[in-house]
Amino acid sequence: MALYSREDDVAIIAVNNPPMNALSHHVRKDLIKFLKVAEADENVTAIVLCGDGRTFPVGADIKEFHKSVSALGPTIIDIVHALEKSSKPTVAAIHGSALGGGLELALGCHYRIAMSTSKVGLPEVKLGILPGAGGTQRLPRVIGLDNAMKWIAYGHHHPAGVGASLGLIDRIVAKGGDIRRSAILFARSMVGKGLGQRRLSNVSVPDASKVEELMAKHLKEVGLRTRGALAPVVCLQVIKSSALLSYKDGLESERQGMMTLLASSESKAQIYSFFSERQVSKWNAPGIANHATAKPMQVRSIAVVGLGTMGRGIAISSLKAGKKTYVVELNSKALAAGVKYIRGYIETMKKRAQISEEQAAAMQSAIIPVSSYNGIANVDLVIEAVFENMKIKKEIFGKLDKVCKPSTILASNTSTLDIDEIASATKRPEKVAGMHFFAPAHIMLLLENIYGRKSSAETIATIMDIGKQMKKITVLVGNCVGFVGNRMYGYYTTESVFILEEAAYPEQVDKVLTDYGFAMGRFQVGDLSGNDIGYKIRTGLGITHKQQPAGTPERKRGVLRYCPLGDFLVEKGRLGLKVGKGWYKYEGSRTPIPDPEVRKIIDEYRTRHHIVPRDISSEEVLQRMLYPLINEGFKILEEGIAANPWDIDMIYQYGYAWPRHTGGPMYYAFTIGLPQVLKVIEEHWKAAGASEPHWQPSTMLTWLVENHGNPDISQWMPLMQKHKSKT
Ligand SMILES: CCCCCCC[C@H](O)CC(=O)SCCNC(=O)CCNC(=O)[C@H](O)C(C)(C)COP(=O)([O-])OP(=O)([O-])OC[C@H]1O[C@@H](n2cnc3c(N)ncnc32)[C@H](O)[C@@H]1OP(=O)([O-])[O-]
Ligand SMILES: NC(=O)c1ccc[n+]([C@@H]2O[C@H](COP(=O)([O-])OP(=O)(O)OC[C@H]3O[C@@H](n4cnc5c(N)ncnc54)[C@H](O)[C@@H]3O)[C@@H](O)[C@H]2O)c1
Repeated sequence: MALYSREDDVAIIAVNNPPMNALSHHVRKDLIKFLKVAEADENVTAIVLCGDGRTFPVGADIKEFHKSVSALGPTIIDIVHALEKSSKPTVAAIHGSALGGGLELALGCHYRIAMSTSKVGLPEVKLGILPGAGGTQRLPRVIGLDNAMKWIAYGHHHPAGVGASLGLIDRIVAKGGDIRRSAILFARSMVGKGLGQRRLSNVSVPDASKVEELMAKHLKEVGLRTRGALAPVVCLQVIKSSALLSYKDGLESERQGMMTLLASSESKAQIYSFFSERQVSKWNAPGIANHATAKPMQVRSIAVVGLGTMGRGIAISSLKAGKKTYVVELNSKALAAGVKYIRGYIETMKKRAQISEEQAAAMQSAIIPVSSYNGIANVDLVIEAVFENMKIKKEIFGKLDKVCKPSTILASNTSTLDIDEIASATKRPEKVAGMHFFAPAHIMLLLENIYGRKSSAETIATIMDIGKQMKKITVLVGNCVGFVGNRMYGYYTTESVFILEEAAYPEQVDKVLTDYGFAMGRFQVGDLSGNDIGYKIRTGLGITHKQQPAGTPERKRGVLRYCPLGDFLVEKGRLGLKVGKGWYKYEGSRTPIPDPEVRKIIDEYRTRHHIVPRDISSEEVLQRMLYPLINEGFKILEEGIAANPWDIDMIYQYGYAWPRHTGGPMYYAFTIGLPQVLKVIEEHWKAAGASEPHWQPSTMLTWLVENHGNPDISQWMPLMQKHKSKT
C-alpha cells in the first residue's frame, strides 16, 4: 500500500510495501488515488513522493511479471504521467535505492533529491526486459543518450552523487540528514516556479545529433560484453527512438520492445535467475537442518592453511569480511611469498579505491602469519587449501584436530575429494565440512559448501553464514566426487575431446560455445586455468597416456572410451596461457590464436586411428557439450546431492560463467523441453553404449518425461518427492 499525510501545505505520499517497496498492483492503485487527492486539495501546494522503511521503490513487482496482474491499471507509466502533469511541484525523496520503475517514478517527478548514500539505476536489462515506464525515453532527456545507453544497456546501480553530476539528481542530502524533511523544504521552495522545462516529456535529448555514432559504439560494446543476449540490443534500439521520434512515438516503441522482451525465453530465464540467486540462501540439508532452524556459531577468526593460488584468495576474502586471519605455511619462504601477495593486493585495492584507507589498514593489521599449526589453536574456523592429495589432507586434519580448540570448525577447499574421508581423520567429524572456493577466490562469487555425513547443523549454518559474510553466492551441496560443479564439468571436458577426435578443431568447438553466450569456449578456459590441472587429476586416476602399460589401446581405458589428446598436449609442454601455448598459441596477449601445430597433433592422431573427420553441425556440437552435463545434473538431483535445480544453475552461473540469459544448465533443459533433451541423450546412449556412461539417461529425467512431459522447473523436486513417497 501507500500512505498519505500532510505537513502543512505539502502532501507526502509514502510507498509502504516491505521489504523493498516494489510497485505491486495495490501500491499503484494507492499512488494514483493519493495523487488525485493531493491535486484536488487546494491547501496542498507541493507533493513529496518517498518510500517508508529501507528504501524508495526499487521497481515493479517482479513476482507479478508474466502474470496478468502486471498489466492491470493503473500502470507505472500512468503514475509517471500523473506526477509529471501535476500542477504542483512533485519531488522524489530518494533513500536506499531508486531502481527500475522506482527511478521511472522519480523521473516523472519535477525534482529529485537523494541521500548521498543512495543508489539509482535502471537495471531492467538484468531481468531480460527494458525500462517499460518511460525510462528509455526520459532518462536520455536528462543525462544524454551516451550515458543513458550505458546505464540502461548494462543496468548498473550508480551512486546518487554520479546521478547529481549528470543532472539527474537536483540535490544531495549528506549522510545522517533527514531526507523527508529536506524534500518538504525543497518542495516548498519550488512552489510558484515554472514547471514547463521540469516536465521531461517536453525536453529534447541533448546529444540527439550523435545518435548514429553512439548507437554503433554501444552496439559494438554490448555485443562483446553481453554476447548472445537480446535485451541489451533491444534496449539500445528503443533508446535510439528517444532521439529520433516524438516522446509519444518513443513510448510506443518502448511498449513494443517491452512486449517482445517479455515474451522471450531470455526474460523468463533472467527472472528465474533473480529469484534463484536469493533462493540459494534458504538452504536445506535433509535430515540434518535447514536455514530456518539452524544457528551459526560466531566466527571471529579464520585460519587459512596453504597460501598457494587458492589460499591467498581465501585469505583476502576472509580479511574483507572483517575476520582476524591467520595465514599458515610451514615453509618460511612460502609463507613470506603468500603474505607479500596478500598485503600487495590490499594496497592495490586501496589504490583503485575499491576499499577505503581505514579498511585497508584494518585488513593489514588483521593478518597473522603463522608457520606451525600450534599457532592457530584458538581460531574459530580453519580453511585448508593445500595440495589436492587425500593423504596430505588427512594428515593435516588429524594434526589440526589435536591442536585446535574443540569448537573449531575444520573445512577443506578440496575440489574433488571425499569430505567424509577427510573427516574420518579427526575425532570431530561433526565439525568438518567442505568450503569449495573458485579461482581466483577473492574475485569469484561462488562458494560451494559441502556437508558431510556427520556435519552438524551448527557447522553447516556457520559455513553458510561465513559465505554470506564474504558476500558470496553460497550454495550448499552434498558430498560426492567433484561435488556438483566439477562432477558435471567433467563430462563437458570428456565430450569436448571426443568431438576433436571425430570432427572439429578446438576453435570450432569454442565458437559454438561463445555464440551460445559463454565468454570463452571450453578449450580457451582450459588454457587459462592450465591444462596441467586436468592432467594431474587424470594422473591421480591412473589414466593418462603415459601411465599405461605398452600395448594398451590409446582410445580405451578398460571398457571406457578415452581420448588422450589432452595428455599429448601437456606432455609436449602445452600447459596453456602461462607458457604461451596450449590448445591455442598466444603471442604476448591473452588472445587465443588457432595453432597449426595443434591441428597437426590432432590430424596425426586421427590418421593413426583411421578416423576420417566428418562434418559436424553447430547444433550437434552444442548438444554434445551441454547435454551430458545436464544429464549429470539430473543424476545429482536424483541422488539428493543438490537440493534443487536452481542450486545447480547458480553454481553454473557464478562458478563457470554460464550465460545468465539462458538461466543455467537445468533451466536451459526446461527451455528446450525435457522430452527433446532426453531424446538426444537416448540417441547417443544407444550409439555409444556402456563405453560412454555419461550418455546413460538419468532415471529422474526419464521419469519426469514419461510421466509429466516438460513440467515447470519449480515442480521437478515436488513431483519426484511425491513419486518416491508413494513407491
Ligand atoms: C509487465 C509490464 C510492466 C511494465 C512496467 C515496467 C516497469 C519497470 O521498468 C520494470 C521494473 O521496474 S523491473 C524491476 C527493476 N528493479 C530491480 O531489478 C531491482 C531488484 N532488486 C534488487 O536488485 C535488490 O533487491 C536490491 C538491490 C534492491 C536490494 O538488495 P538486498 O538488500 O540484497 O535485498 P534482496 O535480498 O535482493 O531483496 C529482499 C527481498 O525483496 C525481494 N525483492 C527485491 N526487489 C523486488 C522487486 N522489484 N519485486 C519483487 N520482489 C523484490 C527479493 O526477492 C527478496 O525477497 P525474499 O523473499 O526475502 O528472498
Ligand atoms: N587452483 C584452482 O583452480 C582450485 C580451485 C578450487 C579448489 N582448489 C583446491 O584448493 C586446494 C589448493 O589448490 P591450489 O591450486 O591453491 O594449490 P597450490 O599448489 O597453488 O597451493 C598449495 C599450497 O599449500 C602449501 N602447503 C602444502 N602442504 C602444506 C602444509 N602441510 N601446511 C601448510 N601449507 C601447505 C604449499 O606450500 C602451497 O603454497 C586444492 O585442494 C585444490 O584442489 C583449487
